[in-house]
Amino acid sequence: MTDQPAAKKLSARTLSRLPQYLRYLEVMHAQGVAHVTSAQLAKALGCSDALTRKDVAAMGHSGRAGQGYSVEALRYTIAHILGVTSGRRVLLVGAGNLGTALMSYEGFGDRGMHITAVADSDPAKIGQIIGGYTILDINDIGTDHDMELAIVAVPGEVAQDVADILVDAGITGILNFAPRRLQVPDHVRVQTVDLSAELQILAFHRDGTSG
Ligand SMILES: NC(=O)c1ccc[n+]([C@@H]2O[C@H](COP(=O)([O-])OP(=O)(O)OC[C@H]3O[C@@H](n4cnc5c(N)ncnc54)[C@H](O)[C@@H]3O)[C@@H](O)[C@H]2O)c1
Repeated sequence: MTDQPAAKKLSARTLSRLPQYLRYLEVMHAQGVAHVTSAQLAKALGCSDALTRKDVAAMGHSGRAGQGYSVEALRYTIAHILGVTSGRRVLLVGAGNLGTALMSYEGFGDRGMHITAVADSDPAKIGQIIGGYTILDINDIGTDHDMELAIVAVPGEVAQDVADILVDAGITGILNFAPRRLQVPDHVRVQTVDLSAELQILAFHRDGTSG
């Protein structure tokens, strides 16, 4: 596991902003920009200058007056905290419509994430090659692997069973697409993606502003 000394000190809210900081810094880095100011970071994230300065200070960085922060140094620190410097190996469970779309998504690699194995329970899929992956039997996922993270893209009614298998296999982070609240031990982190809920929130805000 990646050593993440700074991550423990950061608040959950700061941590939630790190991927956005990283994305912005990667764009700056690609453009050959050497330094960014807290005001530029704040503008990119849509938050206040003071908040950005606090976030960056919490990561142990201090800017130079008139120059700002080193893009390269800050980028490295955030990538290190997020554990994306060396590439995280991800197990995808569910080789259906969503799973197949995720398999073909090339953007994970750019963000230090790699789907390294795909598992399913359908005998018609197990052993087949889908999206370039040989589909594994979910029941064969033992503890002899180096994956920490998993994506759950199975029907809601089996999602908890799958989560239990993943926890037993030593997975400590689950990105859950199934419409189920997963029960996991304290050491396992679940992030649930619910596009419908996000759309409902957007619709609510639109109704709120238009009415
Ligand atoms: N969160 C979102 O915004 C969002 C968007 C789309 C789909 N989804 C959800 O994602 C999930 C997958 O959707 P889909 O359209 O790909 O479904 P799908 O039916 O096409 O695929 C599901 C896959 O899971 C496999 N599966 C079933 N039981 C399993 C088990 N016990 N262990 C391992 N694999 C198992 C099936 O064989 C199949 O390959 C569903 O729960 C759906 O509701 C969520």
